[in-house]
Amino acid sequence: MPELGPSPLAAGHELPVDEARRRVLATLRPITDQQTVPLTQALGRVLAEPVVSPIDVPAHDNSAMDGYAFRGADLAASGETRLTALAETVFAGAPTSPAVPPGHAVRIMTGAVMPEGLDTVVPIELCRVDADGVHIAPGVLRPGENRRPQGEDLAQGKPALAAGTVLGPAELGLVASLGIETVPVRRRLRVALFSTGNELRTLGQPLDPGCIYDSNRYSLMAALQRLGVEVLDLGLVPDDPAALNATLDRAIAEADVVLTSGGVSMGDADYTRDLLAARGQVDFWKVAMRPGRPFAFGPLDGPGGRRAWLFALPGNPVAALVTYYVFAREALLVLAGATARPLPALRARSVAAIRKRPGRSEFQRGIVEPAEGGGWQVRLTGAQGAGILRSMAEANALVCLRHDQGSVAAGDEVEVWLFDGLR
Ligand SMILES: Nc1nc2c(c(=O)[nH]1)N[C@H]1C(S)=C(S)[C@@H](COP(=O)(O)OP(=O)(O)OC[C@H]3O[C@@H](n4cnc5c(N)ncnc54)[C@H](O)[C@@H]3O)O[C@H]1N2
Ligand code: MOO
Repeated sequence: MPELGPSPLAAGHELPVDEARRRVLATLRPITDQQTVPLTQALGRVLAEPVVSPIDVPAHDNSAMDGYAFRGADLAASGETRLTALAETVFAGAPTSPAVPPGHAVRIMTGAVMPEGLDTVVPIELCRVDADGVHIAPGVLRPGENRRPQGEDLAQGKPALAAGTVLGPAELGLVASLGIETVPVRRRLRVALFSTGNELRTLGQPLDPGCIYDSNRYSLMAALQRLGVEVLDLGLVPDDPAALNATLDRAIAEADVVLTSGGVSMGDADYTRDLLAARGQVDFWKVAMRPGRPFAFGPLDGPGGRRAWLFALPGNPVAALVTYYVFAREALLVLAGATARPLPALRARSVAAIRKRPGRSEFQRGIVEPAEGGGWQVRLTGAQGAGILRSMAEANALVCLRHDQGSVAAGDEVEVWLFDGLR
């Protein structure tokens, strides 16, 4: 595992978001174990090796329409085309097809093999058929139309999917179209998850005075489930060194990644810092961003020489989710062996002015929607405090105001990251 650089905290300054992201992504090494799974159990898994096509898809030239197949060269240069119709019909799945002489046409169904020498299909609704044959009005068709050439989707021996692809519905359909029943995938990344804080209560427990319900574990678990990793739920850990040590031992023994929330700021529970310092090279950062200023990251040593990556997110519920999207999500994809892609971003006009001071990144919560007259617009979802989950729940995007950017005037374009409904 690579060594991390010196803690930027030592210099006492805040780390820009882009620099923090780079530091996180630069140090990670993907898991390498792989297994073979049937396609029906491969949704969301990460392909470990490229899939190479063993066949041409489609395997033969075939018709894209129900109609009449013929030679494009038989289309009249001007005026109507008339072709003599054969008596038979070529159906999809038929192993052989009739010989069709020049000047003739044969009725063909969608997906049926094109008879030898034919390259064009006139859809049934674009021709007139009578005792005289098939009539095609001038200008309705060009030679070669409505034929799907052999290998048009995939040629034999060509890579169909690259290693690192996250398998979704289209990818699984593509693999199936090659006749392949199983795929080599990385084993699932295992992420141990827990919340820290004496004030937290688990759902189902009474809410004692001064306490709050643990919400981060549920929002983060959902985010992890959407990402397709295996979650080891270690529950609530009180602010107590022995409890934290025991939980970390278990987490490192059983998981590749330890994801926590709470206890990374300058609070009284400073033992966290010492305790983590004794386990490797975890860095405590102050990132120049709102929300989500405190963040700790690095490799953790555990029992039996095992190591796991720690992502310690801030406790405020919006800060926890925003730092998950900004730092953890892409990093977990990399660790899982996936070709990591940032959240999709687009530019949208801000409906209202937004105050922002240069020198830190801000991630406000907003609703992106189509603007009247084209393009996209975004409006913020009310109070933006780091503890106000409602503004996150109502949003479908993060409005990303970059480090050097100042205030935004109504009508200005801003960058937005779409997170709703996405992995
Ligand atoms: N003196 C300073 N105080 C704080 C700083 C700072 O730099 N200096 N940073 C502030 C920022 S920014 C944040 S964010 C928080 C982060 O602090 P911690 O990560 O140590 O989190 P806690 O103090 O444990 O909790 C903060 C807040 O969030 C609530 N919380 C924690 N865990 C959960 C959970 N699982 N579910 C729901 N809510 C949770 C907790 O009750 C607190 O209200 O620190 C600031 N302070
Ligand atoms: O991370 Mo904190 O307030 O920026 O939520």
